[in-house]
Amino acid sequence: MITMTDVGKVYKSGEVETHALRHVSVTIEEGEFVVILGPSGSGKSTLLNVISGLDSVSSGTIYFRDKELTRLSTDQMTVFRREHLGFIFQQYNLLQNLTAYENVQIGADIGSAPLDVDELLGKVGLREARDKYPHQLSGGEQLRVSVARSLAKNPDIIFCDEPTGSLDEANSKKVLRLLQELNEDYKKTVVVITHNTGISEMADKVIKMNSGEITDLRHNAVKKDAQDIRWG
Ligand SMILES: Nc1ncnc2c1ncn2[C@@H]1O[C@H](COP(=O)(O)OP(=O)(O)OP(=O)(O)O)[C@@H](O)[C@H]1O
Repeated sequence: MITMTDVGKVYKSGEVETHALRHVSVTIEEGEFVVILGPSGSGKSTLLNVISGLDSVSSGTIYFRDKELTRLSTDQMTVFRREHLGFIFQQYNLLQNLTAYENVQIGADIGSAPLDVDELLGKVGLREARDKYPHQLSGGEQLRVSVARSLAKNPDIIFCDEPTGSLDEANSKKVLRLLQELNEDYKKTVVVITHNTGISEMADKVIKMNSGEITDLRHNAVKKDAQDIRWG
């Protein structure tokens, strides 16, 4: 689904050059659950940013199916991102004056074939909370609204940068379970970036990064359920 070939990214600030990505070649298959692991500064966010066109590459190519993303203009990339990609960030960015339902509806409005908002709210366990405002919801519930909003436009691939960052184990596992259901029930490709090595037990493919390079790539023969992964 995504094929990166010999991708490099150099940030220049004054005299200083930072090689955030070096010779990265990797594929992400349709329907895969991919976990990207690596210490702080290893290039994980840069990888996500160049795949999603939020940042340009310095060298190499990136394809999404048969479309070469590294040739698209900024405007074309914005359209591509809107149509195909979903993002789940640590900051929930919910609109405070809209209810849970209305926040998710905003996501649905972007898509050409959106999912049903009430069904999604049910899926994330928030059917009862549909008419509540963000300040009436817990952190974990707000995150689930933001997950539902990301999914509402029905993206082909979902990227999550530290999806469980500030949550406790129980709430984190609920969110991870949800990502697993999206992958299994909705057949979405899911890419999770994390420091938490336990999450890699849920993945089809685990990519380890260090100093801008892929240092290890392995497939899990058996995937664990979110509830059963090691924590911490
Ligand atoms: N806009 C930028 N300008 C200059 N250097 C940058 C920029 N963005 C990232 N870098 C550098 O590129 C390297 C990779 O950073 P990146 O954010 O991709 O790491 P990361 O693995 O996502 O780290 P973290 O887990 O802390 O988020 C780091 O050395 C970082 O300082």
